[in-house]
Amino acid sequence: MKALHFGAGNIGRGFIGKLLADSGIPVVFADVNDKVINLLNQQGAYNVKIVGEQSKLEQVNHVSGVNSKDENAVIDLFHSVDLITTAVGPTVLKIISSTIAKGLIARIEAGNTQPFNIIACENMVRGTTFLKEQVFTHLTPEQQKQVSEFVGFVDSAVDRIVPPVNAPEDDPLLVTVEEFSEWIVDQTQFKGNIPDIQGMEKTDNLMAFIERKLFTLNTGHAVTAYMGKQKGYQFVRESIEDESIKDFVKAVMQESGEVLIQRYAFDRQAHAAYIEKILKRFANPYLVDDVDRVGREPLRKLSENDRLIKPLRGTLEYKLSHDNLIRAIATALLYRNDSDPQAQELEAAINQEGVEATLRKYTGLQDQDVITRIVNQYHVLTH
Ligand SMILES: NC(=O)C1=CN([C@@H]2O[C@H](COP(=O)(O)OP(=O)(O)OC[C@H]3O[C@@H](n4cnc5c(N)ncnc54)[C@H](O)[C@@H]3O)[C@@H](O)[C@H]2O)C=CC1
Ligand SMILES: O=P(O)(O)OC[C@H]1O[C@](O)(CO)[C@@H](O)[C@@H]1O
Repeated sequence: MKALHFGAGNIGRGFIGKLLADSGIPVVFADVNDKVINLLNQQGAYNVKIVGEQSKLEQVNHVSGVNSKDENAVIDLFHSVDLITTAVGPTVLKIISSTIAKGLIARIEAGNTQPFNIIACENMVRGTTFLKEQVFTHLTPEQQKQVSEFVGFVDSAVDRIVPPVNAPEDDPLLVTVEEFSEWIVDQTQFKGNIPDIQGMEKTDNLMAFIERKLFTLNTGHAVTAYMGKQKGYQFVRESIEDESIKDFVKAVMQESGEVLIQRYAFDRQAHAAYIEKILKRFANPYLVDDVDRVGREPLRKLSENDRLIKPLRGTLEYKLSHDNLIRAIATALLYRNDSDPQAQELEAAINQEGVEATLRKYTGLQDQDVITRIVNQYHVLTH
C-alpha cells in the first residue's frame, strides 16, 4: 500500500502522515509549499517532537513530496497509490477537488478497478462527504457511477493539537505535537479491505465521535482563544490559566455536553472526565499555541454547523440552558485580527450592517429571542 497525503502542514506531518508512515505505508505529501516539498524529497524523512511529561523525538521515514501546483505529477500518482488523505483546511478541499476528480478518472480509464479510499482529516462534520460532493461536480453522471463503485469516501474525526513552530535551521521540517491523538474513521464507508493503520480507530457511529470532539475540544478551544484575546493574552495556555476564563470555558463545554448527552446518550460522568482532560490539554506547558491560530477564521467558526452555533441550536432543540454559549458567541463576534481576512470581514459587517444583521447573515440563526440575547451580550461586553 502507498498513500498520497494532501497538506504537508502541522496535522499532515505531525499526525496523519506520521501514522501512515509508522505503519509501513510510504507517503507522498502533496503541497503548494515549494520549500517543504523540496526538503521532503531531499531528506526522505523528518522529525516529530512529542511533548509531554517525557518529551521524545521520533523520525518519520519513507516520505517524499510532490508539488500540488504540478497537477499532472499529482494525477500520475493516482495510478500507484491506494489511499488519499487530506489535512489542508476546509476551504482548500474545494480547490483540490478538481485534481482529485482528474486523478480518479485517469485511474479508472487506465483500467485500474482496485478499491481506493479517500479520507479527509479536517475539523469539519463529515469533511470527506463534502469533498466527495466537490469532486462529483467535476464528473459526468457516468463517471460518478464508476467512481462510486471503486472509491470509498470515508469520513473521519481527528484530534491532536499541533501548533505551528519556528523549526530550527538545522531541522526545518520539525513539527511539535502533544502526546494525545485520536483518529476515528467511519468503517462503513471503505471500499475493499480497511487498511491496517496503527492509531486509526474504526467505528460505525462516527457522528457521535465527530460531534463529541468538535463540540467539546473545538468549542472550548475557540472560547479560550476569544476570551483570551479580549483579556490581552497571546497564548492559549495563559488564557486557560486565568481561573475566570477556565470556569467559563468549562461551563460552555458543559452546556454543549448536555446536548451531546441527550443526542448520543453519552455517559455523564465519562463526558465530565473528557471535559477535564481537554482543559488539561489546553494548559499543556510544553505547547506554544497562539490564540490567533485557535481563533482563526471566525466566520467559519460562527457558521451554522460549526463549534459554537450548532451546540446552541442543540440546546434549543432539547430545551437546555445556554446562557454561557450565548456569551461565548458574543465574544466570538468581538474577535478582531487585522491579519485574518475573516476577522476583517466580520468587523466590517458589524460596522456597516450592525450586530444583529451580521449574526443572521453568518450564523443562519433565526430564533429572535436568542438573537436578541446575543446582541445584548455583545453590547454588554463592548461597554
Ligand atoms: N493543527 C491542529 O492542531 C489541528 C488541525 N486540524 C485540522 O487539520 C487541517 C489542517 O490543519 P493544519 O495542519 O493545522 O494546517 P497547516 O496550515 O499547518 O497545513 C495545511 C497545509 O495545506 C497546504 N495546502 C494549501 N493549499 C494546498 C493545495 N492546494 N494543495 C496541497 N496542499 C495545500 C498548506 O501549504 C499547508 O502546508 C485543518 O482542517 C484543521 O482544522 C485538526 C486537528 C488538529
Ligand atoms: O483548525 P481550526 O478549525 O481553525 O481550529 C483550530 C482548532 O483545531 C485544532 O488545532 C485541532 O483540533 C484545535 O487546536 C483548535 O481548536
